[in-house]
Amino acid sequence: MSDPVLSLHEVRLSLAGRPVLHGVDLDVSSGEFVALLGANGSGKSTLVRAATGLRPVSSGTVELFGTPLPAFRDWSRVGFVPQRVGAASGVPASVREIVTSGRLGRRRLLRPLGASDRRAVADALDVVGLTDRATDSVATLSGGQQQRVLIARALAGEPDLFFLDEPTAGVDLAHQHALADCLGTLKERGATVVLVAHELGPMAPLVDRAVVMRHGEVAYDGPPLDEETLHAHHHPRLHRHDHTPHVGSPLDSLEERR
Ligand SMILES: Nc1ncnc2c1ncn2[C@@H]1O[C@H](COP(=O)(O)OP(=O)(O)OP(=O)(O)O)[C@@H](O)[C@H]1O
Repeated sequence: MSDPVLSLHEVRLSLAGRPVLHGVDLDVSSGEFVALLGANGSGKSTLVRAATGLRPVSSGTVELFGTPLPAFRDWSRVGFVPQRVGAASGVPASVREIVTSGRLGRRRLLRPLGASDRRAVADALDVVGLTDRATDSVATLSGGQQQRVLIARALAGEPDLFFLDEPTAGVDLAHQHALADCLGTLKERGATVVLVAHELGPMAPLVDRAVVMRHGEVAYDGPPLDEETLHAHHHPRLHRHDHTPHVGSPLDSLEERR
């Protein structure tokens, strides 16, 4: 196994005084495509925020590309699409400006945009289907379109490690397929992807590994679901209290077999 590009060890994290992550261990190797699954409030977004340094951990360690987070500087290698924020931000930035901001980490200081920057931005806009809205203010876009702008911004940076937190919420199926194609290309190029999702949809064939969170802990870490498991998941005897029925948790089929 290659060296992990992401490594969490015994990570604990509290929010507003309440423990949310209870000692999470997770190593993700270069080139892996990991689906991070689990019920509402199980800690998926918090885990991604801990991994990207957006939320300081209470204890434990996080390493990116073998470097402990406090010393990590190579942020151009990391892309992050946050969970959908919804309403327009009110910031009068154009779609192209926002997407171009994803190149900042790749550009040398104070250099104008080069041909490769412009190409990456154009490709990213094309993938999310917003080429014809490039000069529009993001404030005029719908919530789903704004989500696609955030995806394009992260894609434009051509990251080696890509975190996406529910990227397809509110995005129509055609653009989900376009995003899946794009992530497939990133994967072929050797990028590592950590995808938080309730529904994998067109992303399902890309997934190498499923990590299921439950109550702030990793409850399952293993191969993605096969068809049989998916069917078992829809078994009527199951009583679920969350909204993950489409993805399914491998734990459910394990529980079923008991
Ligand atoms: N800013 C915050 N302050 C206090 N508690 C929070 C905060 N953000 C999240 N939490 C709590 O932390 C827990 C984990 O939330 P998190 O968003 O990580 O879960 P999730 O698995 O990503 O869920 P979802 O699918 O709803 O996004 C939840 O109980 C949530 O209520």
